[in-house]
Amino acid sequence: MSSDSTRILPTVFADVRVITGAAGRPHRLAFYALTTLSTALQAAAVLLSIPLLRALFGDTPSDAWVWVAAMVAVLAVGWTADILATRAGLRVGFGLIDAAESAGVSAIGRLDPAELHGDRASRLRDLVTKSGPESVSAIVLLFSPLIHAALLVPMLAVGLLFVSWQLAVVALVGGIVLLGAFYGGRRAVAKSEDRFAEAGRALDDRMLEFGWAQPTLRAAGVGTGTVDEVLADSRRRGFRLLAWQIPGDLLFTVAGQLVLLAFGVTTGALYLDGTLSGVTAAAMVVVLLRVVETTGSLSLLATPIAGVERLLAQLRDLVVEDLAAEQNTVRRSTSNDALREAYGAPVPVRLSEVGYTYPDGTRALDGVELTIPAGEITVLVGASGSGKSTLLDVISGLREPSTGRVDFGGDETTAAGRLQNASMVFQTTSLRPGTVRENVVTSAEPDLVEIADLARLDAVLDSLPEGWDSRIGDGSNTLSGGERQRVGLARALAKPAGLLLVDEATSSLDVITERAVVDSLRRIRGTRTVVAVTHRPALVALADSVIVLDHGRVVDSGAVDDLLARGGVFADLWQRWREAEGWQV
Ligand SMILES: Nc1ncnc2c1ncn2[C@@H]1O[C@H](COP(=O)(O)OP(=O)(O)OP(=O)(O)O)[C@@H](O)[C@H]1O
Repeated sequence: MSSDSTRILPTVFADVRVITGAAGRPHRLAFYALTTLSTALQAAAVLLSIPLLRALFGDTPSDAWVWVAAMVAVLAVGWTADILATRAGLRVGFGLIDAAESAGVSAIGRLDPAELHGDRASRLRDLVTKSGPESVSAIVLLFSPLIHAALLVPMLAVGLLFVSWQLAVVALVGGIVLLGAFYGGRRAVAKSEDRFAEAGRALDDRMLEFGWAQPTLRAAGVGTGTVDEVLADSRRRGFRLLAWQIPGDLLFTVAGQLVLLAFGVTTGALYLDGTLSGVTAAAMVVVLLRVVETTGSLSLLATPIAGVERLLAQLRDLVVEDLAAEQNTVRRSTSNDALREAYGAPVPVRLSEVGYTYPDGTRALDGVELTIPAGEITVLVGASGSGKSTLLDVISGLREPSTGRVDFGGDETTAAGRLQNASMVFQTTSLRPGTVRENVVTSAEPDLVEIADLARLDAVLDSLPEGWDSRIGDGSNTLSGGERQRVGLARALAKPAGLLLVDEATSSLDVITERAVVDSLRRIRGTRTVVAVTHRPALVALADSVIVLDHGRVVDSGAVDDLLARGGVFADLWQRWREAEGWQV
């Protein structure tokens, strides 16, 4: 049986507490307190009908005015409490929406890029966009009547103590029985739903089994008796399920009628033996009607409450997951503080037994062992699909390896820590609407003259009307692919990170941009550790060492000349690049 089916009503209140957290506490308390007050006032108004009727049918009917005034006053305060409770309930509902949005968006942000179009992403999107209106209406339209229904009968019982202890006992016991029946009925229905789902799965399995076995059965000359058996068994299960489901639904209705019967019989008996006057017995009819109305609404709430239970459980899991992720990030950033100190200094990188498997099962990296010395330029080469981009993503922190570890400066890192400590030049640079300066400067205040020079951005700036302050990225000043790439390079150089990652694997750089990249790397050599994916011979020729990947594994590494001398994969690739570009060493 799923844990959901055994959830009990107080759990929905606990879920709301977890989801809305400490910030929502004042609104929650106000909502519960005001709803309880409004229920108490409704019970008081019902009970006031007893002295009112007594006065009306007594010696001085005009005394009834006092009770009418009292009833109106109580109802007026009750309505005010209701309105205030609704406002507090709306705030609780909005708290649920805020929590769903922020936890949902963070959860989407934590998704592996490959999962963005998957099942989890669409469930998260649904939860974030659709849970809003449902959450607000759940609090105002379901929680309020639920609290009213649960508290009204016991409150009436307390008031009835002043009329007849016997009726008070019947009302109190009746209230407990009704709540028990409501809970028991819900559990029985949930249980039967679980069994139905189980039976469905079992039937699927058996049909699949039969599908597989059918050729064998035919070959063995076994008749259709086996099919009949499967179907007959499924029919038996169906009847058994119905037998479970019907009492679940009936339990509450039957209990409600029994309680009303007990209340009516007790009132009648007390009237007949003279304990209750005729007027008081008539007033009990008013009480009885109110009990009927309350229990009726409770039974109507059973189904919508089940939906809300599921929604709140999903939201709670999302918020709890988000809190855990947040705590992790805090822990991670503390453990990466040492690395932050090292900003500016080139970072040595070590990969041990690194493996990466995409969600679809593609094993892109397998047992990668790599040492990238601080301040050196290391180039990753390999045939298409050999895992270069995936490896760069793992080093940069865009992906967490499925196995193994990545150390920066001798310390084990996390993806978040690596993202902070590395800057990247991607194959294509996306620009955000804003000025060139806003696109390049992200955190610290870099020497823009130096950066423009290093990234060969000067020519781009000269061609723009307002230099660094020209707007780009929103269609105002269109930049070519190569110009965008130089902005991307300047952005990466402006970030004070000890590791620079360059992915130029498939981009077609124009000659000027290629010169810009090669010149920059040459000039920053020694100040940052550089890892580049490229097939540009000019860039490869800069490398202190080359790592050769094949089918996700490191198959060779060393200086360009050594690798060429050894022949093998690198020498083949080198030959192909030269032929493709007509490039001369
Ligand atoms: N998002 C993804 N989901 C599933 N498999 C992927 C994904 N991205 C890459 N792969 C697979 O992982 C393996 C390594 O891909 P990767 O892009 O890292 O290789 P590469 O050497 O960079 O290739 P290229 O030079 O063509 O960019 C390939 O088999 C590729 O098909």
